[in-house]
Amino acid sequence: MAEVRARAPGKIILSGEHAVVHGSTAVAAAIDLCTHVSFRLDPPLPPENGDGSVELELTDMGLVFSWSSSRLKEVLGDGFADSSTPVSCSPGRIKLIAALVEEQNIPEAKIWLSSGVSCFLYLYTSIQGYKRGKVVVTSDLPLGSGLGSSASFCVSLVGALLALSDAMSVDTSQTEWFKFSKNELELVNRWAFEGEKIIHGKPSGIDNTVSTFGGMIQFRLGELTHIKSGAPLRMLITNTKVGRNTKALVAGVSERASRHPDAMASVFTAVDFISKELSAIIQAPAQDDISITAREEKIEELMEMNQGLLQCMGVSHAAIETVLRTTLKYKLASKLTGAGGGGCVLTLLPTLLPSTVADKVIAELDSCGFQCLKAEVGGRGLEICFS
Ligand SMILES: Nc1ncnc2c1ncn2[C@@H]1O[C@H](COP(=O)(O)OP(=O)(O)O)[C@@H](O)[C@H]1O
Ligand SMILES: C[C@@](O)(CCOP(=O)(O)O)CC(=O)O
Ligand SMILES: [Mg+2]
Repeated sequence: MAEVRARAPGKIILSGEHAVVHGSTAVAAAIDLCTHVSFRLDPPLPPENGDGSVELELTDMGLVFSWSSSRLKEVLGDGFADSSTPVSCSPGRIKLIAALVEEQNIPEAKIWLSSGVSCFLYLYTSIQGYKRGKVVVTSDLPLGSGLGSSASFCVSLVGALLALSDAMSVDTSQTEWFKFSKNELELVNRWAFEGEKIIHGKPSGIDNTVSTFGGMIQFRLGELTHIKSGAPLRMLITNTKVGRNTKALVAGVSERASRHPDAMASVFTAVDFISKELSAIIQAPAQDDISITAREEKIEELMEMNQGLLQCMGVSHAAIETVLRTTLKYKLASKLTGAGGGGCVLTLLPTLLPSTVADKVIAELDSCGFQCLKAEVGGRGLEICFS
């Protein structure tokens, strides 16, 4: 029996969500809220004892799913991907997987989990075949709120599955949390992107990339550049608690873009400039109060401009607008983060903002029924542990 644990962070997008799917630059950072996966790979059973099963436990939801290895083989067949070469899930395979997920009778109220469970089955069977084993998942992140729970689920799951596969030659005697090598992380990221496709439809890859590598990144067309903030950046995250689905929102923006190609191309270009400018400002050092304030004023203005363009793409929401109005009363700038349509909003908390004002704005947001989250920005990516 072999066992491994993996954890991978969620993220905030500081600029460029949606537009990044259409080729614009975006800026994102890891946050210290993670998805945690533990994976136990069991030895094969003697033939007289059957063939065992693949199990998924979603502890936070109190749900356990199980498929016998023979059922998986019957439906999905013998043909396997090589775990060291990520491949996309074909439309035919996704239908077969959806049927296997349906057999599990997910409660109607949690039907939104189906895409995550399909993603699990695809990644598990692609990397581990039908070997019997159990995966247990817990998450610090609110699911479906714009903080990249889908990508952190994919990255932590792939990290654990690959750690016990032939594709990696890791030292399993390590008992401390450790990071994969750069090449190994790249393999994780490519598989996680294939998983994210099952959940998002057409992902840009920014969420799985920042979850895998951590820190803060500038991202465009699959290319990442690591960036470092020249001064501390404090963000308040407000969860409107309005549920939404990234796949539908991404599809909605694409439909708008096909109805108004020239206008939307200009919107995406404007976002590209905003993200590049934001990235440069974030990286510029600022030490004294005057330069810190000037830097933060520019960041605030760019956040507001980005928010205006997100409204233009049709992904804001009445609850998001309420957060914007509330924070503006305190002269604070905000923008939605992630796919929008509800979910989370970011507010810059300037360095010189008195803590009494921050407390007041948080209390007012709380009183509207929203939930304010405190998260460290720009921290660690995927980590693995064998103890
Ligand atoms: N811990 C988890 N367990 C199972 N599925 C998950 C988990 N985290 C995310 N998912 C899947 O990802 C979906 C949410 O992803 P998405 O709509 O992209 O929002 P976000 O990535 O902003 O949280 C969920 O509906 C579920 O299918
Ligand atoms: C809207 C988008 O830019 C980010 C979606 O983030 P989230 O799933 O809402 O956390 C989509 C993507 O880049 O894949
Ligand atoms: Mg997502």
